Amino acid sequence: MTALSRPLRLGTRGSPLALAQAHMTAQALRARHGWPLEAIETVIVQTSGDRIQDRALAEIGGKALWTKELDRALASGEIDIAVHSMKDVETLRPETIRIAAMLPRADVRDRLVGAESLAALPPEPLVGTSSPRRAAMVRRQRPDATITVFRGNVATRLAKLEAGEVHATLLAAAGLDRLGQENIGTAMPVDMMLPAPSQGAVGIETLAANQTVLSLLQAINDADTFDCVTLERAVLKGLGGTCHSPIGALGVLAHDDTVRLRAEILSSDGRECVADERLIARGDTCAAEAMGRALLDRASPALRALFEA
Ligand SMILES: NCc1[nH]cc(CCC(=O)O)c1CC(=O)O
Repeated sequence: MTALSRPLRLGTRGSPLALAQAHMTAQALRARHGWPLEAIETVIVQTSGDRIQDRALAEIGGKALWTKELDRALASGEIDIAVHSMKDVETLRPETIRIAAMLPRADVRDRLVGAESLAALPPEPLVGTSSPRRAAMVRRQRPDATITVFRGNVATRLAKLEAGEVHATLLAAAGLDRLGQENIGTAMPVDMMLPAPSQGAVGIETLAANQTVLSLLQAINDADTFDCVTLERAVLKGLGGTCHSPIGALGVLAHDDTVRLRAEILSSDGRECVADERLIARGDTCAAEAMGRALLDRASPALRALFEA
């Protein structure tokens, strides 16, 4: 069966998007290693992020909302691997856990649902999002917009929009596509809305000490995705930022061994925006962290304070 002579236990959250990503991962592993269907067993693990639905994530303030319970299941041997949206994985991971592989990245952009463009929204529009980055980027272009905290999974958010609670919402194209909603919304150009670091990437973790499983995972790694996302995460680390601060970062492969890395930080109202773009060698996480720190050096004291909380 597998190199473990028993099914490989794949841990995932239970949301429809998480399950779709778990399924993609299982498919990739089975195809690469020639395993039968029953070689992989899916184990659903509920996380704090899934449980708490009534507050903005920034408000909960807790760390590792999407990872803690899966980390524990890895440590206890209840699961062998954990599948995550890389966007939801903190930059600082426990020493004992390794991000061993990433699947090929999907569309990195955000999609606006409910209007053709931000400019096309009515005066003083209501926009639903719980992402400080999306909120700031909306306000930058539409200072008259009011942002409503919008949580819940993709289907819940679309239902709230349908019910007329807001004029529009923003969702990751990758998530919509993986849920079979390819035709919903208008993709925002990355110049207008730089994606969150790691957006559109799925990562697979296992225990650092588990050499057998590490090798199985490394065999399905998409190195281009891995290297770009790793640099985006390094910018985030340099900023000391979390997913609760308005940060965009996107790495795109330029030549064989360089990544064109763009990053920006914004004030909550979007009025202040500090941006940078550099060519960085693959794997040079120090340069990417330095780029993050340099953004802060150019920010006003008020903006800098957002990242020191
Ligand atoms: N924060 C929730 C989250 N985490 C990953 C995705 C989508 C998939 C991805 O970006 O890889 C989403 C939903 C969204 O932002 O619309």
